[in-house]
Amino acid sequence: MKNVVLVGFMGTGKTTVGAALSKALGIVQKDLDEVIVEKEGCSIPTLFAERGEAYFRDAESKYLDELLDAGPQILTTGGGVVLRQRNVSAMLQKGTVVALFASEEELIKRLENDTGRPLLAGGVAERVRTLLKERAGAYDFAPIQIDTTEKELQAIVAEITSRLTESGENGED
Ligand SMILES: Nc1ncnc2c1ncn2[C@@H]1O[C@H](COP(=O)(O)OP(=O)(O)O)[C@@H](O)[C@H]1O
Ligand SMILES: O=C(O)C1=C[C@@H](OP(=O)(O)O)[C@@H](O)[C@H](O)C1
Ligand SMILES: [Mg+2]
Repeated sequence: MKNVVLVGFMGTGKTTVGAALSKALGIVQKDLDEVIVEKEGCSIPTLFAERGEAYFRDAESKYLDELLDAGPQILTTGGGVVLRQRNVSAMLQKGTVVALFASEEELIKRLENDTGRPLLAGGVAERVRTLLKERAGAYDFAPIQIDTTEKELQAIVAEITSRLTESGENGED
């Protein structure tokens, strides 16, 4: 049994799907953003505002390494974890990486009232469009890719568990 690591753009449902997958598989879920908030003692918007994005990215890499070594567990990451190649290499080495996707329209619908993601401040729709272009291809390294657009949570969980079984990487060992 390896770690199962969920990656994907903001709003693809990593945190939500990870919690449901955790129940379905009976494996603990850790959410990298939640661990950062707990360890740093402040919210993500406050961390970005007071310490800056570079500080957040350093914390993200540090706790990613710790969590990957603490498994096997379900690790749900933040959308920007793929911005550092060393994070991508660590996730591929120490887990089975599953990338979630959703259409631009669906992402905007899911995120339009969000206030907890500093990179979307100042206009969610425009920021989502810009960042989707900047990050085009950034999640394609994952061996398992799941489109969540207009799908119910349980259908997504079923698709992931079946793909994990097919991959043979997360069977009993
Ligand atoms: N399959 C889905 N269909 C509709 N809404 C969803 C789905 N998955 C997640 N959401 C909603 O989208 C928002 C973002 O989900 P979240 O799990 O926080 O995404 P991420 O961790 O990838 O940023 C939440 O309001 C969540 O309830
Ligand atoms: O894409 C990003 O750079 C970010 C995604 C967020 O996590 P979610 O993908 O869970 O929203 C969070 O880590 C932070 O706001 C930065
Ligand atoms: Mg999340």
